[in-house]
Amino acid sequence: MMSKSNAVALPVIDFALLQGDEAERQQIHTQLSKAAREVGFFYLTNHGIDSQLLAVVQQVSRAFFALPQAEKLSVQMAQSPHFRGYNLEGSEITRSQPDYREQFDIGAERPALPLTAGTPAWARLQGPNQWPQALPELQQVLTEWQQAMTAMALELLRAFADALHLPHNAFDNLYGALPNEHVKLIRYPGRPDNGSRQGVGAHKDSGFLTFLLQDDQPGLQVEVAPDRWVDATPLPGAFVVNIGELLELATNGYLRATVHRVVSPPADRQRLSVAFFLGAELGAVVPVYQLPDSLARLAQGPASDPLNPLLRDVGWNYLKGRLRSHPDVAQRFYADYLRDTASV
Ligand SMILES: O=C(O)CCC(=O)C(=O)O
Ligand SMILES: [Fe+2]
Repeated sequence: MMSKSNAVALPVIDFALLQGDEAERQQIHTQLSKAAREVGFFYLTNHGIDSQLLAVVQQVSRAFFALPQAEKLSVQMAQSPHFRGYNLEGSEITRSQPDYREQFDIGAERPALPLTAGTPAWARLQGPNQWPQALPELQQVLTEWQQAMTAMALELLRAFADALHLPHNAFDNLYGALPNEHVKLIRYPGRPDNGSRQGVGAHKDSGFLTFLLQDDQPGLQVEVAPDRWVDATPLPGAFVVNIGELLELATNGYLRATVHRVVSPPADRQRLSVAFFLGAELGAVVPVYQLPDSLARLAQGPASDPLNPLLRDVGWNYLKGRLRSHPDVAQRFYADYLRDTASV
Protein backbone atom coordinates (compact mmCIF):
# COMPACT_ATOMS: atom_id res chain seq x y z
CA MET A 1 0.00 0.00 0.00
CA MET A 2 1.34 3.40 -0.92
CA SER A 3 0.16 6.09 1.42
CA LYS A 4 0.79 9.65 2.34
CA SER A 5 -0.39 10.47 5.82
CA ASN A 6 0.53 12.95 8.50
CA ALA A 7 2.61 10.33 10.25
CA VAL A 8 4.85 9.34 7.37
CA ALA A 9 5.79 11.53 4.44
CA LEU A 10 7.44 8.80 2.36
CA PRO A 11 5.72 6.00 0.40
CA VAL A 12 5.05 2.71 2.21
CA ILE A 13 5.44 -0.47 0.14
CA ASP A 14 4.20 -3.89 1.24
CA PHE A 15 6.76 -6.48 0.17
CA ALA A 16 4.23 -9.32 0.62
CA LEU A 17 2.51 -8.15 -2.58
CA LEU A 18 5.36 -9.83 -4.42
CA GLN A 19 3.98 -13.19 -3.28
CA GLY A 20 0.47 -12.28 -4.44
CA ASP A 21 -1.40 -12.80 -7.70
CA GLU A 22 -0.57 -11.16 -11.01
CA ALA A 23 -2.50 -7.98 -10.16
CA GLU A 24 -0.72 -7.60 -6.84
CA ARG A 25 2.67 -8.09 -8.43
CA GLN A 26 1.76 -5.45 -10.99
CA GLN A 27 0.77 -3.16 -8.15
CA ILE A 28 4.07 -3.49 -6.29
CA HIS A 29 6.08 -3.05 -9.50
CA THR A 30 4.25 0.21 -10.20
CA GLN A 31 4.77 1.36 -6.62
CA LEU A 32 8.47 0.50 -6.65
CA SER A 33 9.27 2.30 -9.85
CA LYS A 34 7.22 5.36 -8.88
CA ALA A 35 8.70 5.61 -5.36
CA ALA A 36 12.24 4.99 -6.55
CA ARG A 37 11.93 7.50 -9.38
CA GLU A 38 10.08 10.29 -7.62
CA VAL A 39 11.50 10.11 -4.11
CA GLY A 40 14.30 7.53 -4.08
CA PHE A 41 13.19 6.55 -0.54
CA PHE A 42 10.37 4.39 0.82
CA TYR A 43 9.37 2.26 3.79
CA LEU A 44 9.32 -1.49 3.22
CA THR A 45 6.86 -3.49 5.35
CA ASN A 46 6.25 -7.26 5.48
CA HIS A 47 9.82 -7.79 4.32
CA GLY A 48 9.98 -11.26 5.82
CA ILE A 49 12.98 -10.65 8.12
CA ASP A 50 12.11 -12.19 11.46
CA SER A 51 11.14 -9.52 14.01
CA GLN A 52 12.94 -11.49 16.72
CA LEU A 53 16.16 -11.30 14.71
CA LEU A 54 15.68 -7.54 14.27
CA ALA A 55 15.24 -7.14 18.03
CA VAL A 56 18.42 -9.15 18.69
CA VAL A 57 20.38 -7.08 16.15
CA GLN A 58 19.29 -3.91 17.93
CA GLN A 59 20.20 -5.44 21.31
CA VAL A 60 23.74 -6.43 20.27
CA SER A 61 24.18 -3.01 18.71
CA ARG A 62 23.32 -1.35 22.03
CA ALA A 63 25.58 -3.79 23.85
CA PHE A 64 28.46 -3.02 21.50
CA PHE A 65 28.25 0.75 21.99
CA ALA A 66 27.96 0.21 25.76
CA LEU A 67 31.35 -1.59 25.86
CA PRO A 68 34.24 0.22 27.57
CA GLN A 69 36.01 2.48 25.10
CA ALA A 70 39.20 0.38 25.26
CA GLU A 71 37.26 -2.65 23.97
CA LYS A 72 35.79 -0.65 21.10
CA LEU A 73 39.20 0.79 20.25
CA SER A 74 40.66 -2.72 20.16
CA VAL A 75 38.77 -3.15 16.86
CA GLN A 76 39.18 0.37 15.52
CA MET A 77 38.94 0.87 11.78
CA ALA A 78 42.23 2.75 11.65
CA GLN A 79 44.01 -0.60 11.80
CA SER A 80 42.07 -2.21 8.91
CA PRO A 81 43.02 -1.67 5.23
CA HIS A 82 39.55 -3.10 4.46
CA PHE A 83 37.68 -0.29 6.25
CA ARG A 84 36.26 -2.66 8.88
CA GLY A 85 35.79 -1.86 12.53
CA TYR A 86 35.00 0.90 14.98
CA ASN A 87 35.12 4.66 14.57
CA LEU A 88 34.83 7.19 17.37
CA GLU A 89 32.40 10.05 16.87
CA GLY A 90 33.99 12.87 14.90
CA SER A 91 36.43 10.66 12.98
CA GLU A 92 34.33 10.27 9.82
CA ILE A 93 34.10 13.16 7.40
CA THR A 94 31.15 14.07 5.12
CA ARG A 95 31.14 17.24 3.00
CA SER A 96 34.42 18.16 4.70
CA GLN A 97 32.80 18.24 8.16
CA PRO A 98 33.06 15.67 10.97
CA ASP A 99 30.04 13.43 11.55
CA TYR A 100 29.02 13.12 15.15
CA ARG A 101 28.32 9.39 15.28
CA GLU A 102 30.22 6.36 16.48
CA GLN A 103 29.99 3.32 14.27
CA PHE A 104 31.07 -0.25 13.68
CA ASP A 105 31.43 -1.54 10.11
CA ILE A 106 31.64 -5.06 8.81
CA GLY A 107 31.65 -6.35 5.25
CA ALA A 108 31.57 -9.72 3.58
CA GLU A 109 33.88 -12.03 5.59
CA ARG A 110 36.49 -12.93 2.96
CA PRO A 111 40.27 -13.35 3.00
CA ALA A 112 42.42 -10.41 1.94
CA LEU A 113 43.53 -10.67 -1.69
CA PRO A 114 47.21 -11.16 -2.47
CA LEU A 115 48.55 -7.83 -3.66
CA THR A 116 51.07 -7.55 -6.45
CA ALA A 117 52.35 -4.55 -8.37
CA GLY A 118 49.49 -4.54 -10.88
CA THR A 119 46.65 -5.11 -8.40
CA PRO A 120 44.18 -2.20 -8.37
CA ALA A 121 43.97 -0.35 -5.05
CA TRP A 122 40.28 -1.24 -4.64
CA ALA A 123 41.28 -4.92 -4.20
CA ARG A 124 42.46 -3.94 -0.69
CA LEU A 125 38.80 -3.41 0.24
CA GLN A 126 38.29 -7.17 0.44
CA GLY A 127 39.37 -8.84 3.66
CA PRO A 128 38.36 -10.08 7.08
CA ASN A 129 36.29 -8.22 9.65
CA GLN A 130 37.44 -7.29 13.15
CA TRP A 131 35.35 -8.75 15.99
CA PRO A 132 35.53 -7.58 19.61
CA GLN A 133 36.49 -10.31 22.09
CA ALA A 134 34.30 -8.72 24.73
CA LEU A 135 31.07 -9.39 22.78
CA PRO A 136 31.37 -12.85 21.19
CA GLU A 137 27.71 -13.04 20.08
CA LEU A 138 28.16 -10.01 17.79
CA GLN A 139 29.73 -12.04 14.99
CA GLN A 140 27.04 -14.71 14.92
CA VAL A 141 24.12 -12.25 15.10
CA LEU A 142 25.46 -9.84 12.48
CA THR A 143 26.45 -12.65 10.12
CA GLU A 144 22.96 -14.12 10.34
CA TRP A 145 21.43 -10.71 9.71
CA GLN A 146 23.81 -10.03 6.82
CA GLN A 147 22.79 -13.27 5.12
CA ALA A 148 19.06 -12.72 5.64
CA MET A 149 19.35 -9.13 4.37
CA THR A 150 21.35 -10.12 1.29
CA ALA A 151 18.70 -12.68 0.27
CA MET A 152 15.85 -10.21 0.76
CA ALA A 153 17.72 -7.34 -0.91
CA LEU A 154 18.45 -9.46 -3.98
CA GLU A 155 14.72 -10.29 -4.24
CA LEU A 156 13.93 -6.60 -4.10
CA LEU A 157 16.57 -5.89 -6.74
CA ARG A 158 14.95 -8.50 -9.00
CA ALA A 159 11.56 -6.90 -8.37
CA PHE A 160 13.11 -3.63 -9.55
CA ALA A 161 14.33 -5.39 -12.69
CA ASP A 162 10.76 -6.63 -13.33
CA ALA A 163 9.35 -3.18 -12.58
CA LEU A 164 11.68 -1.69 -15.21
CA HIS A 165 10.70 -4.38 -17.76
CA LEU A 166 14.24 -5.75 -17.74
CA PRO A 167 14.98 -9.48 -17.53
CA HIS A 168 14.26 -10.73 -13.99
CA ASN A 169 17.98 -11.42 -13.34
CA ALA A 170 19.27 -8.32 -15.13
CA PHE A 171 21.33 -7.06 -12.19
CA ASP A 172 22.61 -10.48 -11.09
CA ASN A 173 25.85 -10.14 -13.05
CA LEU A 174 26.65 -6.94 -11.22
CA TYR A 175 26.34 -8.24 -7.71
CA GLY A 176 27.89 -11.49 -8.96
CA ALA A 177 28.96 -14.31 -6.70
CA LEU A 178 30.64 -11.88 -4.29
CA PRO A 179 28.20 -9.07 -3.51
CA ASN A 180 29.41 -6.29 -1.29
CA GLU A 181 27.34 -6.78 1.87
CA HIS A 182 28.17 -3.90 4.14
CA VAL A 183 26.63 -3.70 7.63
CA LYS A 184 27.05 -0.61 9.81
CA LEU A 185 25.98 -0.21 13.44
CA ILE A 186 25.56 3.47 14.25
CA ARG A 187 25.02 5.50 17.41
CA TYR A 188 24.29 9.24 17.24
CA PRO A 189 24.92 10.84 20.64
CA GLY A 190 22.71 13.74 21.70
CA ARG A 191 24.09 17.26 21.31
CA PRO A 192 23.15 20.68 22.63
CA ASP A 193 21.42 22.76 19.96
CA ASN A 194 23.90 25.64 20.04
CA GLY A 195 26.52 24.02 17.78
CA SER A 196 26.84 21.66 14.83
CA ARG A 197 24.00 19.17 14.52
CA GLN A 198 25.68 17.01 11.86
CA GLY A 199 25.01 13.37 12.81
CA VAL A 200 25.96 12.48 9.26
CA GLY A 201 26.24 15.12 6.58
CA ALA A 202 24.22 15.23 3.36
CA HIS A 203 25.24 12.40 1.02
CA LYS A 204 24.10 9.72 -1.43
CA ASP A 205 24.80 6.04 -0.82
CA SER A 206 27.15 4.41 -3.31
CA GLY A 207 25.68 0.89 -3.71
CA PHE A 208 22.52 -0.61 -5.15
CA LEU A 209 20.12 -0.44 -2.23
CA THR A 210 20.32 0.63 1.42
CA PHE A 211 18.10 -0.69 4.22
CA LEU A 212 17.89 1.20 7.51
CA LEU A 213 16.62 -0.25 10.75
CA GLN A 214 15.91 2.75 12.97
CA ASP A 215 15.09 2.85 16.67
CA ASP A 216 12.35 5.24 17.80
CA GLN A 217 14.41 8.44 17.75
CA PRO A 218 13.86 10.63 14.66
CA GLY A 219 16.71 12.41 12.87
CA LEU A 220 16.95 10.93 9.38
CA GLN A 221 15.99 13.48 6.72
CA VAL A 222 15.55 13.10 2.96
CA GLU A 223 16.04 15.90 0.40
CA VAL A 224 12.95 15.36 -1.74
CA ALA A 225 13.52 18.57 -3.75
CA PRO A 226 16.39 21.08 -3.68
CA ASP A 227 16.63 22.24 -0.07
CA ARG A 228 13.32 20.58 0.89
CA TRP A 229 13.97 18.10 3.67
CA VAL A 230 11.41 15.56 4.83
CA ASP A 231 11.66 13.51 8.04
CA ALA A 232 11.89 9.74 7.60
CA THR A 233 10.03 9.24 10.88
CA PRO A 234 10.69 5.77 12.34
CA LEU A 235 7.95 3.29 11.41
CA PRO A 236 8.08 0.25 13.73
CA GLY A 237 8.87 -3.02 11.97
CA ALA A 238 9.64 -1.35 8.62
CA PHE A 239 12.93 -0.71 6.89
CA VAL A 240 13.64 2.63 5.29
CA VAL A 241 14.95 1.71 1.83
CA ASN A 242 16.81 3.99 -0.50
CA ILE A 243 18.36 3.82 -3.93
CA GLY A 244 22.13 4.03 -4.24
CA GLU A 245 24.30 5.50 -6.99
CA LEU A 246 24.75 2.15 -8.76
CA LEU A 247 21.04 1.87 -9.54
CA GLU A 248 20.91 5.50 -10.59
CA LEU A 249 23.80 4.91 -12.99
CA ALA A 250 22.42 1.61 -14.30
CA THR A 251 19.07 3.19 -15.15
CA ASN A 252 20.53 6.38 -16.61
CA GLY A 253 18.95 8.35 -13.78
CA TYR A 254 15.45 6.86 -14.12
CA LEU A 255 15.80 5.72 -10.50
CA ARG A 256 17.09 8.35 -8.09
CA ALA A 257 19.85 8.13 -5.50
CA THR A 258 18.52 10.78 -3.16
CA VAL A 259 20.57 12.94 -0.83
CA HIS A 260 19.92 12.38 2.87
CA ARG A 261 21.42 13.28 6.26
CA VAL A 262 20.96 12.69 9.98
CA VAL A 263 20.45 15.53 12.43
CA SER A 264 21.84 14.88 15.92
CA PRO A 265 19.33 14.12 18.65
CA PRO A 266 18.84 16.61 21.50
CA ALA A 267 21.38 16.55 24.34
CA ASP A 268 19.45 14.11 26.54
CA ARG A 269 18.77 11.55 23.80
CA GLN A 270 20.64 9.22 21.47
CA ARG A 271 19.69 7.54 18.20
CA LEU A 272 20.69 4.05 17.09
CA SER A 273 20.40 2.84 13.54
CA VAL A 274 21.60 -0.30 11.77
CA ALA A 275 22.30 0.00 8.06
CA PHE A 276 22.65 -2.69 5.44
CA PHE A 277 24.15 -1.60 2.12
CA LEU A 278 23.88 -3.99 -0.81
CA GLY A 279 26.62 -3.20 -3.28
CA ALA A 280 27.93 -4.90 -6.39
CA GLU A 281 31.00 -7.04 -6.91
CA LEU A 282 34.08 -4.82 -6.70
CA GLY A 283 35.35 -5.88 -10.13
CA ALA A 284 32.06 -5.12 -11.94
CA VAL A 285 31.50 -2.25 -14.35
CA VAL A 286 27.99 -0.77 -14.41
CA PRO A 287 26.42 -0.72 -17.88
CA VAL A 288 23.44 1.44 -18.76
CA TYR A 289 20.52 -0.95 -19.16
CA GLN A 290 18.24 -0.36 -22.11
CA LEU A 291 14.85 0.57 -20.65
CA PRO A 292 11.67 0.42 -22.75
CA ASP A 293 11.02 3.72 -24.56
CA SER A 294 8.15 4.70 -22.28
CA LEU A 295 10.53 4.67 -19.28
CA ALA A 296 13.71 5.74 -21.06
CA ARG A 297 11.96 8.99 -22.04
CA LEU A 298 11.66 9.86 -18.35
CA ALA A 299 15.29 9.09 -17.50
CA GLN A 300 17.19 12.32 -16.98
CA GLY A 301 20.70 10.91 -16.83
CA PRO A 302 22.45 10.39 -13.52
CA ALA A 303 22.54 13.60 -11.50
CA SER A 304 26.03 15.03 -11.68
CA ASP A 305 27.39 16.43 -8.47
CA PRO A 306 30.74 18.17 -8.91
CA LEU A 307 31.57 17.24 -5.30
CA ASN A 308 30.91 13.60 -6.05
CA PRO A 309 31.45 12.44 -9.64
CA LEU A 310 30.08 8.92 -10.19
CA LEU A 311 32.32 6.19 -11.52
CA ARG A 312 31.04 3.17 -13.44
CA ASP A 313 33.79 0.96 -12.07
CA VAL A 314 32.30 -0.37 -8.87
CA GLY A 315 35.57 -0.90 -6.98
CA TRP A 316 36.87 2.59 -7.79
CA ASN A 317 33.56 4.27 -6.93
CA TYR A 318 33.40 2.48 -3.60
CA LEU A 319 37.04 3.18 -2.77
CA LYS A 320 36.60 6.87 -3.58
CA GLY A 321 33.81 7.15 -1.00
CA ARG A 322 35.66 5.17 1.67
CA LEU A 323 38.86 7.20 1.29
CA ARG A 324 36.93 10.45 1.60
CA SER A 325 35.03 9.28 4.69
CA HIS A 326 38.01 7.78 6.53
CA PRO A 327 41.16 9.88 6.06
CA ASP A 328 43.00 7.98 8.83
CA VAL A 329 42.67 4.65 6.97
CA ALA A 330 43.52 6.43 3.71
CA GLN A 331 46.76 7.84 5.13
CA ARG A 332 47.84 4.59 6.70
CA PHE A 333 47.02 2.06 3.96
CA TYR A 334 46.49 4.01 0.72
CA ALA A 335 49.23 6.64 0.85
CA ASP A 336 50.96 5.08 -2.18
CA TYR A 337 47.74 5.16 -4.21
CA LEU A 338 46.90 8.72 -3.14
CA ARG A 339 50.41 9.83 -4.11
CA ASP A 340 50.14 8.16 -7.51
CA THR A 341 46.72 9.65 -8.29
CA ALA A 342 47.78 13.10 -7.09
CA SER A 343 50.67 13.10 -9.56
CA VAL A 344 48.55 12.02 -12.56
O1 LIG B 1 21.44 6.61 10.47
C1 LIG B 1 20.72 6.43 9.49
O2 LIG B 1 19.57 6.01 9.65
C2 LIG B 1 21.23 6.73 8.11
C3 LIG B 1 22.70 6.55 7.95
C4 LIG B 1 23.19 6.79 6.55
O3 LIG B 1 22.58 7.46 5.76
C5 LIG B 1 24.45 6.17 6.10
O4 LIG B 1 25.22 5.67 6.96
O5 LIG B 1 24.71 6.14 4.88
FE1 LIG C 1 23.28 7.07 3.74
